[in-house]
Amino acid sequence: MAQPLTRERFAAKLFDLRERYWDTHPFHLRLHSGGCTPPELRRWVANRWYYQLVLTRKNAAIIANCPLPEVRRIWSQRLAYQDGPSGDEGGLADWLVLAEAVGLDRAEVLDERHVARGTRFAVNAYLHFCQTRPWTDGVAAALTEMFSPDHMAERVTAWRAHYPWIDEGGYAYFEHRIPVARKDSAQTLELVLDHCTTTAEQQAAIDALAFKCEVLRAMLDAVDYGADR
Ligand SMILES: O=C(O)c1cc(C(=O)O)c2c(n1)C(=O)C(=O)c1cc(C(=O)O)[nH]c1-2
Repeated sequence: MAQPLTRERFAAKLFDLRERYWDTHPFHLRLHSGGCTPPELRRWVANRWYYQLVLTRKNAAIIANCPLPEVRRIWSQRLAYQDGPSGDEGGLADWLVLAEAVGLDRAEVLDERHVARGTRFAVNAYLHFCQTRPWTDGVAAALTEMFSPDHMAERVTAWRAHYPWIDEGGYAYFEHRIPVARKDSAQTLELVLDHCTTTAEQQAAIDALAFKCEVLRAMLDAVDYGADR
């Protein structure tokens, strides 16, 4: 069996997966260059709702699989983020504001009528992964957030430039999320580097992050293809 990677080399291998992140998917390139129609932009927002809905459940699954109180203490801070303290506050509430800002009715988001089957399969696979794999794999899969803050910031700039019809209040989700994603992802990386110390654990973490990149890209394949067929 090969020697485990040094901490630096392991971190570098994880960062190498940057090239598989969803910012380079053709749909995101079109979305950011102003090439999407209003219905396409709405389809992206309505499909992402399903991902947002599942985040708290996958984080709860990671905690359920983790025997270490010091890790559970850290990870449990993520449970409240999307659900918020009430129906009017938190990530899900902000996402519904975004949905309305792009012209969706709240009801058509909540009843998931625009969620493509491919989005559902991909997001459900992410949840199943976190439920059934060791907690370290679930944590490593969240490392896509190392790559998300710059991408989210570019999204806000691009949308303001290309889609001026979007109501300004809709950007609250990303404005709240960007600093949290920076902090969370630094913490996630520390956990992975500290707890994945054998060759097998390190490889499983790299594979988990690669899997998560595929989940995100599969969602975009589904959005690109169209929901209502
Ligand atoms: O808008 C984005 O591009 C984007 C990407 C990701 C990601 O890379 O997984 C997340 C989010 N947003 C996000 O808002 C979020 O709360 C989030 C949680 C997670 C995770 O896997 O735990 N990823 C992401």
